[in-house]
Amino acid sequence: MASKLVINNIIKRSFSSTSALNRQINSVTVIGSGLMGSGIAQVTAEAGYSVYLVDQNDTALNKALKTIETSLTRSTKKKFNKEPDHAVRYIKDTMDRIVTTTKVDAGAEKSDLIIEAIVENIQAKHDLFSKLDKISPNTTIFTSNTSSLPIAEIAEAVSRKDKFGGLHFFNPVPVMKLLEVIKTHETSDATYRTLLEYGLSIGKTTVECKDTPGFIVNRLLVPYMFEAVKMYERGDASFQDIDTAMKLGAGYPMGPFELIDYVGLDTTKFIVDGWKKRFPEDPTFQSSVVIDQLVAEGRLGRKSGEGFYNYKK
Ligand SMILES: CCCCCCCC(=O)CC(=O)SCCNC(=O)CCNC(=O)[C@H](O)C(C)(C)COP(=O)(O)OP(=O)(O)OC[C@H]1O[C@@H](n2cnc3c(N)ncnc32)[C@H](O)[C@@H]1OP(=O)(O)O
Ligand SMILES: NC(=O)C1=CN([C@@H]2O[C@H](COP(=O)(O)OP(=O)(O)OC[C@H]3O[C@@H](n4cnc5c(N)ncnc54)[C@H](O)[C@@H]3O)[C@@H](O)[C@H]2O)C=CC1
Repeated sequence: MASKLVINNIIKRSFSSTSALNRQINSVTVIGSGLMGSGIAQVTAEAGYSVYLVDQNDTALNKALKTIETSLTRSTKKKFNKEPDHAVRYIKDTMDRIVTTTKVDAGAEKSDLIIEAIVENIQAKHDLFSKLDKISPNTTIFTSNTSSLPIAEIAEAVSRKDKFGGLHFFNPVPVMKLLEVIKTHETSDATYRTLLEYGLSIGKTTVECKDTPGFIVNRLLVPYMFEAVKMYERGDASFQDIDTAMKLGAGYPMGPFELIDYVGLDTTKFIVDGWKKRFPEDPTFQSSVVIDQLVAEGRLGRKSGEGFYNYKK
């Protein structure tokens, strides 16, 4: 443990500047350009890496580029308060480092690091990684941003298990400072060190966690959110009052229902259903009638304009 701490302190010292590049990595491919992938592409490009951002269609990619530009406009307003020209240049330079494509091989053939941020579905992730394993150089490191699936189970689709780890970002990626870096029992020390270095190079605070369900944050956060949903389903309180209570009584920036809307009800449902299947005896993880109903109605939260709350103007 002591030597691990020493290594991390050395890594932290050598990456005190957020613009310092990780020497092992020049080019990064981010697959999935939704809520998370767009943010991951943004912070990676801001740190100076060239980024390929991949999705299934141009509509998703164009939406991602718009989201990134809006986010950069927001953050540079404060960063370059008195230097609007710098802000314009910073946004342009960052955007220029991002290449969007619907062809997964375009970036995979050239990238040193691949970050997968597609739907929370093990079969979809397996299909993607088994393809990537065939087309990527054998030096390329693979990672998943999964919220709830074991990294080792996703890595079953590839032969390079020593070059597979977890990079779990938080939403909204440009704002949330944390990055959980996950090591499976087969991730090599060299791969893990490179992932920690990458995290620090993009300005995140990294925490280390074994490949246990939910890692650190979600293992604690998800049961709390499930409890809130059950409380509402029992009729103990309205979802608005539960949100108000947790914000004003516990100091959380968002209440649980605002957060579910923010994360996306489809992703929440994937997590609930997956953990219910994985832990059938655990009463914490049960399907929610309300969430199932909202997803069936297409009310996926902020991203669709409506979830528990209505965001349409
Ligand atoms: C049941 C199953 C569920 C399982 C879920 C699992 C999901 C996962 O795997 C892991 C997760 O990500 S969990 C979610 C973690 N995220 C949170 O908890 C966010 C909670 N909310 C917040 O922190 C603030 O409301 C927040 C920061 C969002 C907004 O803050 P405010 O309410 O104060 O609003 P603003 O005043 O508008 O923003 C504050 C500062 O942040 C800047 N900002 C916000 N969004 C941005 C964005 N997208 N890009 C760039 N900048 C952004 C905003 O400009 C402002 O900056 P300052 O002016 O400098 O203060
Ligand atoms: N929403 C959240 O707050 C968080 C989500 N995560 C995880 O990140 C991953 C992505 O979640 P979100 O960004 O919220 O989802 P999202 O639904 O916003 O975006 C997913 C994107 O992946 C694309 N996609 C699906 N299959 C693909 C494929 N085979 N190839 C290329 N693109 C594909 C979709 O078109 C969509 O644009 C999930 O594993 C989720 O559990 C992790 C942390 C927080």
